[in-house]
Amino acid sequence: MPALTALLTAALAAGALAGTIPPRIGTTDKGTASLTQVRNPHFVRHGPLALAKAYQKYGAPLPEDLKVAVANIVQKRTTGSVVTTPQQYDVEYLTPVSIGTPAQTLNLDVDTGSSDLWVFSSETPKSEVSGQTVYTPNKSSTAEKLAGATWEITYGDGSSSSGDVYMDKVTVGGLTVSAQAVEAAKQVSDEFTSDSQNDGLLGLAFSTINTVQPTRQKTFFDNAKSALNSPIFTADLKAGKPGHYNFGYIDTGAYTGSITYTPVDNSQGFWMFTSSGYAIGSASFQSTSIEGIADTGTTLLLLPDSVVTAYYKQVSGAKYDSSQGGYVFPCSITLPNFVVGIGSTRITVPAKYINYAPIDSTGRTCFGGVQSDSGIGFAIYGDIALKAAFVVFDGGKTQLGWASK
Ligand SMILES: O=C(c1ccc(-c2ccco2)nc1O)N(Cc1ccccn1)C1CC1
Repeated sequence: MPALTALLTAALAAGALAGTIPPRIGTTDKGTASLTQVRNPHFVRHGPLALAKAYQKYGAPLPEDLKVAVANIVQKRTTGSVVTTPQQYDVEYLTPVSIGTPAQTLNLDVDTGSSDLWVFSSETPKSEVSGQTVYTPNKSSTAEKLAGATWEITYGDGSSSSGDVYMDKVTVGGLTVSAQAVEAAKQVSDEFTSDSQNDGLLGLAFSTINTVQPTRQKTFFDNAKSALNSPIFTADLKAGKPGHYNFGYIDTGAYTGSITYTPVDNSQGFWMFTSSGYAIGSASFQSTSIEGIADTGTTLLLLPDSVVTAYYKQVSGAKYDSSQGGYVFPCSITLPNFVVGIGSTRITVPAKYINYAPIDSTGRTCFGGVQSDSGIGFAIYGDIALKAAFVVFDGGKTQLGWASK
């Protein structure tokens, strides 16, 4: 099987290069040099491949089974990595996504709290478009209308959108899905119209809550999963600066300490987990189970009333302001940190993340990043919490991994 040999050689060469001892650089007889090795974050260990390398290194023939095992491994070598950039006050993070042929690049809000990939389009009424980049399926040679398919979604903040569906090529951070359901908007609510930088959403919750009818469609991650080195994606959001969404691998340089994994209940279609409790400032940790979701599409950290009340009790001048629909406090106040319990691990949300934004141009009164989850039925660990962590969304074991950074 010459093709297999070539494939194997390529794979082994790639693998071998990873381990080559660098040439002696810049050293003299007298001096010494120390070269710091850096782990390759994209490298995924594969036993059979390591064994095959050893056989090849000493010119031993490859046993038939090993040949087949290596051939299978070599196919799964895809990953993706894309930069995601915060808008003002980190209200949302926008990520470039290329759709169609030639590529039409839109900046989408990657949302682990929903499961539709929908975009402003040439079918969105001009009166509802205010600066967004639109997807024009008629200009894409790879677009194919999904006959009879429609979609409609309403979000927790009251915003909504709806339209029809095209299958087209979608690439995120170098990772391509050749046939992704791209939901073209024929209507968007005012909240989306007024968000001029946001060209649509890319949902990464579970495909069970995709809204396309009559046949539900898969998310970008679900479509890509089988080709990835590992069936996972990670969120590394940052305060006031760009972060990354990675697909198929864990960048071990992106976090400190170890990753603590916790089970996910995806029965409602969300990345739902049970936090082990919380702490406010330097007070003792309160061990109490709090069910919530990891939601990159929600800005704030929405928690049970009892926790929110306890938090703002520690903030002098804080009060619930019904005209703002949430807790506010003097912008100059010193806030306590908020600690999220994940098993025995503690993720500290710095106080500065919880001083979310001024309520008006005077800058005297500020809106809290911690607010109530009442009426939702579960907590929402939105960007305020997520930007304090490196989060692994594991679609293989249906679990969430959390690490500090
Ligand atoms: O906005 C949503 C949300 C996302 C997706 C869907 C949906 C309906 C059908 C498919 O998906 N429905 C939502 O409502 N939040 C966050 C939220 C809820 C309430 C207040 C603020 N934030 C869902 C993740 C919890």
